[in-house]
Amino acid sequence: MAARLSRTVMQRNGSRLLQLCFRGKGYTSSAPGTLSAFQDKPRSVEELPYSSFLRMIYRLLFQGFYKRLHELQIYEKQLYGPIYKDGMKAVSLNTPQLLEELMRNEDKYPCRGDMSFWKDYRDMRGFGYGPFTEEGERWHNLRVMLNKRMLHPKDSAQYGSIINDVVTDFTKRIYYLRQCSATGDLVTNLANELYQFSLEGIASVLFETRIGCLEKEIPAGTQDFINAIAQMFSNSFAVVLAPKWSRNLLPYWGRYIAGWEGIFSFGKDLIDKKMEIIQQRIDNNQEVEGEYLTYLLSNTQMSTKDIYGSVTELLLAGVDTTSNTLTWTLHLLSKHPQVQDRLYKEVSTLVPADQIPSAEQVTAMPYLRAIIKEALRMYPVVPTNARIHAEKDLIIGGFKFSKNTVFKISHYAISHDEEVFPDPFTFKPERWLRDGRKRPHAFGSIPFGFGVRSCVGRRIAELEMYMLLVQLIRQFEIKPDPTIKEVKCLNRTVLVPDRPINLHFVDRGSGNAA
Ligand code: HEM
Repeated sequence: MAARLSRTVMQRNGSRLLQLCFRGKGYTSSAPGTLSAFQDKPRSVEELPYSSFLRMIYRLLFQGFYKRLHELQIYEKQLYGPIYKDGMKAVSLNTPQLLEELMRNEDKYPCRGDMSFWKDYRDMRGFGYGPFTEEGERWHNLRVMLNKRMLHPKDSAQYGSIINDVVTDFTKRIYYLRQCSATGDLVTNLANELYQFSLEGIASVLFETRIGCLEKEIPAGTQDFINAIAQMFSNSFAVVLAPKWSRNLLPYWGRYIAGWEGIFSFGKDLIDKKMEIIQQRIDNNQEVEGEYLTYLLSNTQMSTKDIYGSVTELLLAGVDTTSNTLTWTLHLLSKHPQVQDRLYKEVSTLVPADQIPSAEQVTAMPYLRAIIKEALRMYPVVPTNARIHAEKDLIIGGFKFSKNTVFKISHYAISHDEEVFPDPFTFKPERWLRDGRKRPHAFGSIPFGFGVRSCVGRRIAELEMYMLLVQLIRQFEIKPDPTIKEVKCLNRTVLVPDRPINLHFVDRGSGNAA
């Protein structure tokens, strides 16, 4: 789709585009953070190509990029070149080389930008900030605590059996849903099912308890929580855009706050229950055992209010990201039977049919890993990111930027850069295999971000995705629903499909059914 868009743009704008690109005012690729051999001094920001605010509004509203901001990245890259000032005056970076220059010069405490619209509720209720909302040294200290038991592959491996339980329940649910369908093998609106899977998965890791998302009847409290998340997100846009004075006049603010109330009260209840259990064990001189929440409650200096804040943010970050990546991956697999065959072979070779795969086994499957990497390259679920470097001035792409410049990282445009990924709109997991071929640029696709501020949940997310895919591929051949037309992406902060995805899960009859 975006390939077609690129072609149309080129045809429509012809030589003007090329001129603009060549007038890309001095961009030359060189070593990170340095000037090229042809430049004796950095160029000034005024020399950058730019788009105006009005032009941006026109593109969003009249050219329809409002819901397709990821495509706007490619469109504007063709117009202005790899580095330019966008309509919001942020400096947009669009190649792996420029991204590397930025990331190799990160501040000690990297900053992504203003999160005050998330802070307001926490300030009102006196809850602590979590990893998204906290900044500076306090953020660093928080990450030091949160990273433990989560970020290292060995840490995440300990959640293997918890996640396997959730995977087993999910595959049971797939069997149940297939039976309910007219063809006996169709599952409709898979994104919705995977959302429940991801919520159950991350909640079981964080709260050390099951919350019932995969049951036939979701418990009322859990359903209220799911509704509260949706309510908070659906009113966020208004909160960001509308002036503060309108908060008490228009309904969006009350709904937004009610959403947060629902989210926090659900998390708080589960955390409080866990605290009671720990206290009872301590009172009875018993050893305190448990996983992530127990570790936070009993092994760190975090106050309970800080734990409420952090666990809530971990939970929110861990649902749509994982579920949409799984949706895209299964969609891609359904369209590429030869990739499924190769994956099935890998899985059957490495895990005996009567064995439940362990965390160690699934993380050691090169083709499985390559599939997820490639799905995330094509559909980077977080298509845009940002950095504000507050410590020092920077030279990027031969231009000098003063501190506090906002850099917009166009992950979607970067991971579709034809020079790094030939045939970028085609699903080719092989690109990522370490079988002697040239590896893509290290910053060509960094879907979990980079450096000390990168995704804290990466290893958990990978484990969830690997375990689920292994179990599904062992039991089913996955086929597309021919009644569904071409699926496109919408950018709703995360990349989501523009229509429900239905898939046929054809039983392989291998006797693996849970
Ligand atoms: C496919 C799944 C996921 C993807 C692609 C993803 C991607 C990302 C990205 C791109 C960032 C920003 C990194 C940066 O600025 O350099 C991020 C941050 C974050 N992610 Fe994830 N994520 C995923 C799953 C998860 C899960 C399961 C959790 C929870 C356990 C989680 C928790 C977080 C948190 C808390 C942050 C903020 C970190 C900070 O600012 O210190 N993510 N994620």
